[in-house]
Amino acid sequence: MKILKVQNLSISFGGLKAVDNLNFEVEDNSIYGLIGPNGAGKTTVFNCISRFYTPDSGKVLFSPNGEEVNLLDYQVHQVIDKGLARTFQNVELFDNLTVLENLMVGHHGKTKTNFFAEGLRLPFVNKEERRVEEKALEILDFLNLKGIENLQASAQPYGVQKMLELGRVLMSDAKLIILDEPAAGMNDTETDKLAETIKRIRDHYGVTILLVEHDMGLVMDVCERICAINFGKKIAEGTPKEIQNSVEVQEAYLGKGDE
Ligand SMILES: Nc1ncnc2c1ncn2[C@@H]1O[C@H](COP(=O)(O)OP(=O)(O)OP(=O)(O)O)[C@@H](O)[C@H]1O
Repeated sequence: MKILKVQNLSISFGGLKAVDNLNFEVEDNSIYGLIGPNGAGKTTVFNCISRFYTPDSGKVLFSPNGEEVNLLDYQVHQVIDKGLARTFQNVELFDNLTVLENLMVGHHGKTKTNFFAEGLRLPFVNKEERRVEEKALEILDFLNLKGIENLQASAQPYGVQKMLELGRVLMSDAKLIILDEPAAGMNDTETDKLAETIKRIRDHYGVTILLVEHDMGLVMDVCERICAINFGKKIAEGTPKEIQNSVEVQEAYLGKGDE
């Protein structure tokens, strides 16, 4: 079953076609990669899917529970309720909050309590808060980050901060997780650990992962299928091996795609 179908997606900025009639489909519970040279349009595709941008045309069909919706019919703040969560290229943690609090923020919007109940500190509010805290601790344990929950997030090494972003996304119970350059700025050891963690997340949480990444080692290691784009257009799609052997992909990365 396909959890995501991107159909005829196009968006221009001024005269520049950043995404040009793009089509790809992502199998449920798979790890799917989107690659391409700098400026190819990868982040723009992610921004359209997660509704930060409104494309000029196309559809983004999402079936988290069998029922298909066009995400373009929803606003950016509604997309998370539909079951889609994302990370960004730059670390976006709350510097003055602890590790645990940063994860608990990821649950925001899912809580059953409301403003008045919280103000009155009704018993079920405390119960809900304890449940969210337990879930955050479980996720920290899963990410092998137990023991740092009460430390300030901004004081953690960069690789740990990137992992915390993954943890925060897991708090949202998303069915599709979009990762925008998760390995950026990581050293080789951190990248290896990330690859292993991405696979464990898919297996343990039963989610689908859509990944943009420049680190080809990571992409080829974790992705089952890959879509390669250049100048906003699809130039190849297939298994890591097929992508590695694609003449179009090799030319795009060598710069011949400029012609
Ligand atoms: N908000 C915007 N306004 C104007 N141009 C934009 C905007 N967002 C993206 N672009 C342009 O669209 C093109 C695609 O950019 P995008 O960031 O999607 O590429 P990318 O493949 O993610 O690149 P990189 O790998 O360098 O992050 C680029 O030419 C970029 O300058």
